[in-house]
Amino acid sequence: MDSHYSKLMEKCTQSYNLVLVFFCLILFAVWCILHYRKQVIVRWPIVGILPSIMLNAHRIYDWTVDISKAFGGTIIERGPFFGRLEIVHTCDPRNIKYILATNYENFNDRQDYSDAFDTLLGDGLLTATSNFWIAQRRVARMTFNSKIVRNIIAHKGKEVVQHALLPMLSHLSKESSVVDLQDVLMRYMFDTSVDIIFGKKSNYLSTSFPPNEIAKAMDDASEAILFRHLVPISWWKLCRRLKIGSNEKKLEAAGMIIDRDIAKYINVKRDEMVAKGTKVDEYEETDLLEVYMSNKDGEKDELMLAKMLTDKFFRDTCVTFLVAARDTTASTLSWFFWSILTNPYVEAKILEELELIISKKNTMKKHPVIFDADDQTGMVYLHAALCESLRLWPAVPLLRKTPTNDDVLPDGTVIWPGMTVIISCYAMARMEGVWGKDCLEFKPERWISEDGKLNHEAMSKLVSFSLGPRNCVGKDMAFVVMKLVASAVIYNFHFELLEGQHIAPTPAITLKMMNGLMVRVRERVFS
Ligand code: HEM
Repeated sequence: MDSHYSKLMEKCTQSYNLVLVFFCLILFAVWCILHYRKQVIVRWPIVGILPSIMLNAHRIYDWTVDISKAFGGTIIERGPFFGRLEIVHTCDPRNIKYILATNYENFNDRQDYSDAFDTLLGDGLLTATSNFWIAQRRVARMTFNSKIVRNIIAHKGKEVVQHALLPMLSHLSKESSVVDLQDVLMRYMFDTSVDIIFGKKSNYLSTSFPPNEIAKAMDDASEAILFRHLVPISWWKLCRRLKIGSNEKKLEAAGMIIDRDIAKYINVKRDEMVAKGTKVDEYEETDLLEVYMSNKDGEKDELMLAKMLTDKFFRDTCVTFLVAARDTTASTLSWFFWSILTNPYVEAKILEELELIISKKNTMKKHPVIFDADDQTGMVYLHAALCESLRLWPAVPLLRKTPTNDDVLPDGTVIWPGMTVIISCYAMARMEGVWGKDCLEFKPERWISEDGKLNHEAMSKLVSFSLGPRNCVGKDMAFVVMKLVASAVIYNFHFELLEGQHIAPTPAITLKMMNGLMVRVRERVFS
């Protein structure tokens, strides 16, 4: 009886101890959360700053601003030791210029980046390295600078404005309904990009807001790739090898849809080209895919040329252009419209500039008014407003680089191979030391010099298209298309912001608005 009683007591004591330990652990966790809540970064043993990353994942871009304000322009941090995560975070313009331009070769290793994007972009320009990147870059620059491609962009960008965007806004204004402007702009940019790249009308921008399989697959793939960026590389690679986890499955399914549809476009294009039997002509209706498929003289090296005439290359190039062009341009336009709606004096000044352009044209005003790419030289203030929007809301807010050799950044930070360098363009825009005390204000004037022209000194500080040899090849295309949209939309319509909405960036590869941009569309009344 005694021994039974003592065993019972022992069990009770053990359970009591367990409960006590558990209770103490909870108390400790609560104490840690309360104690460290206000600290920007907490460094834990073994897991390093991983808990801080997890806690701030939902506001990752604003967190980079907090880090920069708390620790200065550059900071080195350690992730968990099992995740190979040693991070240098910088928003110091001297370091940024050094990494992206002056010594870009030491930061041009894209292995981790290419691995994360492989299913989607393959060996396209954004992910390619070494000689294949050099060869692709040369062809891409030649292509985007050519008269024929500049014509394609101006012509097709305007066509979608005229035949889809303005009619849709007109319909919405008559219905007086509320719409998510970000969604409308994403659809516009999808249709425009597909038309420019493949010469196909996808009609994703339509009053019935139809679904689109490739657009959906691109969204799924971007989400899955973001997840790959957030977890240690070994984790997602293991999930992929073992075929576990919904993320890798989602990416694989999206990749298959994209591969299937792009292969169709390429086959149709080849048949069309055989039927036409001619080389691309400057005045003919054509597209980027056809220009690339006809490119037999853009590369001297025969091996490279052979690689650049395969279906795999056409697929990777077209998907890269589609991915690089759509979300970046559409999200920049969304932030731009929100910025001018919250700063009405800017909208008024843009309208004034557009009126001046029309008055100089000396032609009859027909409604709706649509501006040509040729009118854009007069759009200095609009250009400045777009730059200001890109400064505060860079479509690619974080740039990730990996050094190949030991290095020292201009501010003295020592760098070694294996580190991950994160450049926060988002944080740089919010640094008083870089842009002045009014850095948080939306002021297009900071891009205009006293003589009324664009201020080149300010322009050199714009990092939203990256800098140096690996900067954005689509920068000019983006400005042409954004000005086509902004000028036509502002001149013919006015948006009313729906009250009470919370506008904030969502954690994604491109800087989208978390809850969209809800507006009511009104047709502009002319006196
Ligand atoms: C507002 C719109 C855009 C912004 C803010 C933007 C921004 C950028 C940035 C920051 C990079 C460097 C990425 C990195 O190094 O990780 C980049 C690269 C690139 N962009 Fe854009 N982009 C825009 C529009 C476009 C458009 C319209 C195209 C057209 C096809 C395009 C094509 C590319 C390509 C192909 C690259 C890779 C260049 C290389 O690695 O050599 N982008 N862009």
